Amino acid sequence: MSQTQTPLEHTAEAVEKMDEKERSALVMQDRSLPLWASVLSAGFTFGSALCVLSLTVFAVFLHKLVAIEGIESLALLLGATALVPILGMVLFETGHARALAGLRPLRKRSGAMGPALLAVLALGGLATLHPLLALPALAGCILGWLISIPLSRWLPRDPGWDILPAEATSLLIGRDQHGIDLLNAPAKPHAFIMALLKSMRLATFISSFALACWLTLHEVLSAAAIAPTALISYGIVLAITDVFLLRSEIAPEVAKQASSVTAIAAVEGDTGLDGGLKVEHLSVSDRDGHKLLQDLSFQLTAGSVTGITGDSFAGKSLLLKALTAPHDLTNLAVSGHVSIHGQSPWHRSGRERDVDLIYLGAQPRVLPGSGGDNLYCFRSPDSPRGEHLLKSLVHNSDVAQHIIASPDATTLSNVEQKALAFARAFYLRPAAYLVDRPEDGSSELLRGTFLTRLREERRRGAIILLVTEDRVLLEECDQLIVLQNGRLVEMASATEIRDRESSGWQRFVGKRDLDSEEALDSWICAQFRRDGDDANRRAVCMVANEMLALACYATEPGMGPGAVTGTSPPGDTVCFEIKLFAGHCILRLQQAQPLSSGALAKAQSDADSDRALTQAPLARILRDSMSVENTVHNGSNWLQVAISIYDPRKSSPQSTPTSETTADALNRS
Ligand SMILES: Nc1ncnc2c1ncn2[C@@H]1O[C@H](COP(=O)(O)OP(=O)(O)OP(=O)(O)O)[C@@H](O)[C@H]1O
Repeated sequence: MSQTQTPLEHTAEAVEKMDEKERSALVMQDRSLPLWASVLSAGFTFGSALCVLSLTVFAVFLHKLVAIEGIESLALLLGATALVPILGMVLFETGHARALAGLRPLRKRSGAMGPALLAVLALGGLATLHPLLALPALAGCILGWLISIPLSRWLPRDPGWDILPAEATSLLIGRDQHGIDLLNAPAKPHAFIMALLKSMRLATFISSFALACWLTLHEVLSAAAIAPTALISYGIVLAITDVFLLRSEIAPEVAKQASSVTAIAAVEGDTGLDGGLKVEHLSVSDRDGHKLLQDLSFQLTAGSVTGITGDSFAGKSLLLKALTAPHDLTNLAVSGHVSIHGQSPWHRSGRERDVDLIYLGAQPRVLPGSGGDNLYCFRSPDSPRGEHLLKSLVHNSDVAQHIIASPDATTLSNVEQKALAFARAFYLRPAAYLVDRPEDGSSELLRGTFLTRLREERRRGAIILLVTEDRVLLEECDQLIVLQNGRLVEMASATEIRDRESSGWQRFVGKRDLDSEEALDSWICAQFRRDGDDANRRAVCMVANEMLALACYATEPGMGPGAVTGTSPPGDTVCFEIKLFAGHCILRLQQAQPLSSGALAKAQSDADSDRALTQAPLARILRDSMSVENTVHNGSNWLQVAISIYDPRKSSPQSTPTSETTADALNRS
């Protein structure tokens, strides 16, 4: 640093500087459960179960040599030697926990496989001794399966807490966090299942005991083997039913997952954008098949800032989540193609790779750990860049120090947590930032510094996709994506959309296909949201659908089943615009060429004479509207239709003037 540099200049320089070493250290790796860990876990528990099993061998010898043959000296010797497998069991159990520390769910699930494997071997051993000896354990295992899998699915599960309304009120007004944890805890199998399993295991023990006694009576088995045989049968059923019980449990990570994630290949030959964020045919549906996001396709180039706008529940936040982590969308089915600079962000891997995109949710993500751990992702930083970034965001060294030094970042204030999440994202320098409502929970100062950094990142070539209602942030966007009911109704330059919307016009862009009818209707309905607007919606949808048909069936000029070449919009898309006025609305459809006056006149005569109305969309448009004309706006041709509407606050549809009377009124004016 030169002597003349101010501290702020110093910070700015440090924030920009990122050497190769640091860059290569900033990698990520998805959580994974390696196969070797599962095998190791099963190995440890197999060893432990073997130690327990070997105690039964000691029991046989003690019984036979000491109790029956009376070799007294062996009592102490064999008893003391039996301590060896007990010690072995302790060592295996401790080794299991130490070697796979931090992998408790894996220890629980894979660990059950070791005893189960030994149980199968022991079952074989019993069968070799005498085929009848394996029967109680075998029957116990079959019953255990019936109880733990089909029956437990049929019976309701036992929740952590069956909450009463008054208790729910206490929780909902912000008391008793532990109660919330209990409610979120996975439910256990029904108490009846556990009681049945317990009784079935005991039944196995006693029936095996009885069978061994009977075999001893017939001199097939030694008396010393009676109790060990019963214990081994009990152990076999215990180990195997434990595995069945685990299988009947839904692992929490599976319970919270998306029902399916289908990554489809990119459209072939579409090499329009090698770098950047490419989204093709992205759809998200719920369990009932209801589409929350419908077939979204768009591309964002490096260094661009794109805003997502739309009504409430349009799917803005869901889109960001689906792009980042589709597997986390509980019970939803996600499909489509998403790539960033040619790589799929959906691909999960236990291998280290570069951070391709970062999702910054409205709620900042903070892990239990210190502020420094959360900033540097639990690494020891090679440079103070993260700290400088945090300082530049909060504009205060003391606050930055306080955040970093905090022993538990979850206790930081909302704004501090938000600043920490922003600083971490900028520290990691991904190729793309997906940011949901950065203004929520941010101070005015933080919003300003966040925007400054965002500009720097954009200069570096980062892709920025924002859901925001903040005017300043929206002004920063080059382009906007407009979502409505999960559909992309428009994607255009931000200035164009802003200018049009400020003049009251709304736009819909869809595929030039009759399948777009549903999307078009949903867009029209979104323009008429007031109670009592139903008849308005119906009237405008009817005309809009005819206009869509006109655009889709365009074959040749004329009034036939198709309509007019002139209504073909450019490319494979249709573009509609609507503006509401008092008493009527204007709906217009972009067209390649204006309609010929002959076509219009013929349609008018059909409409007047009620001829061919079922066949000709243009005639039906003329019948259901106040006026139809060719217009030109911003250099494009439009088919412009005026439709009569009513104000539900002032009048009912019955009192609405008919198309003709309103048309007359319009003409008069
Ligand atoms: N995991 C989920 N399971 C079921 N439905 C979901 C899920 N996530 C989102 N949705 C539904 O998807 C719709 C869109 O939600 P989203 O949060 O994206 O809305 P939004 O456009 O961000 O709205 P707002 O501006 O009100 O925040 C909502 O109806 C929501 O209930």
